[in-house]
Amino acid sequence: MDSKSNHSSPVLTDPIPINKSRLGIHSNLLSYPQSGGSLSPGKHKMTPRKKPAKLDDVRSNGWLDAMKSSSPPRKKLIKGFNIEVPADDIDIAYHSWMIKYPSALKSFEQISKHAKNKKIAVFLDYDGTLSPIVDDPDRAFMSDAMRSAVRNVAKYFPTAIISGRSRDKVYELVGLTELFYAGSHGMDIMGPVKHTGSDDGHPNCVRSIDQEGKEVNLFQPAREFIPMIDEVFRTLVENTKDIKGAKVENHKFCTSVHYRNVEEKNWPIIAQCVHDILKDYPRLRLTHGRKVLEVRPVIDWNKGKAVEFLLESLGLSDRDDVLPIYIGDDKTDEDAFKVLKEGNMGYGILVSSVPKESNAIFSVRDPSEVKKFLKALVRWKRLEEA
Ligand SMILES: O=P(O)(O)OC[C@H]1O[C@H](O[C@H]2O[C@H](CO)[C@@H](O)[C@H](O)[C@H]2O)[C@H](O)[C@@H](O)[C@@H]1O
Repeated sequence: MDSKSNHSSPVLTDPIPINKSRLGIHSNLLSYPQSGGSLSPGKHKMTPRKKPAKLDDVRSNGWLDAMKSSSPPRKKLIKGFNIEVPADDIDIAYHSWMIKYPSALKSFEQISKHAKNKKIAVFLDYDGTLSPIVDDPDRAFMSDAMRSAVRNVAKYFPTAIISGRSRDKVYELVGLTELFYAGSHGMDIMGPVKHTGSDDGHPNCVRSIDQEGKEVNLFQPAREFIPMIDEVFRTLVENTKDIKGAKVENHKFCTSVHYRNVEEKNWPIIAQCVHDILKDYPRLRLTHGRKVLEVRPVIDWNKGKAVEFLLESLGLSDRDDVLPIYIGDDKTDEDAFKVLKEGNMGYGILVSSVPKESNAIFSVRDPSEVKKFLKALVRWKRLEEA
């Protein structure tokens, strides 16, 4: 999958052509100070702090609270509702919550009515959406039935996976060549080549070849950060090696520190460890996922921007006859829900079995309901075409 073009990343240096400003791919993609030049390993690191780790930082900055509320199990505190309730009461709370976020399955007629004569584009998160959440990230497999549902969807609608994982990893897990893939929370997009010529020569986009030898566009707005992320990944591995259950993943443009299998009493230690490393890297920031701390570049790019980028690449942006549908379960998916909601275009569908505030319009409980929804879309389209 070698790049044919030899552009260096524009993120740090180049002005952005006017035709891309709609996509938000501006020079202000960077929201960190641009002094410092090269991002090669070691050069971007601030003077290492010698002081021993204190746990006060992560207690006071809200990290620990966020960690505790991420991926809440049933019978625990429900985020945003501030009550601890048993499972039966959770069911009641869930049903009242569904008034605000109705089931996408039960609302299918409404959705399909709105979709009539429109071109649907489908965007899917991976973990917790296509595959159930499991303890070992390396074993988060999607079922064959889900794969077949996604394959069928892609026969009728342009379909993309937008994941926090590296693009290669999520492709390996999904294994369908007929989709577009965006890894590292949208910072690594392999999308279609536009034949309008406007992508050509754009510094953020390089021509590449996909798994099937087809020409594609590779969009990597954080390319300059690869050495920095790699350096931080290695430091995180080293510094967390004595924390039982901790696992660090390198997603090329971001890195994840999992604490799902770490005893809760050690969460402050793992949080402080990440916090201390980040102090040396002002160009990186932390976001929270489901029992995972995610370290990523401070650039103005996220899953929402990735949706806009893909719609533009597919020739589907700024059109009244397009209906994007985004399905996801995590905080990082909220950026995509927000883009759809604020643009009044299409539907965000949150995958959640517990009540939580969201920018999504509809909800489904779990990946099995995602599968049902995808199948319903295909059934509806087939009937439409019959
Ligand atoms: O954007 P996504 O495709 O949802 O990826 C987000 C993170 O997903 C993975 O972690 C999550 O799923 C694991 C497997 O079920 C689970 O063990 C973990 O606790 C979850 O956070 C992936 O491993 C992360 O690197 C992604 O950032």
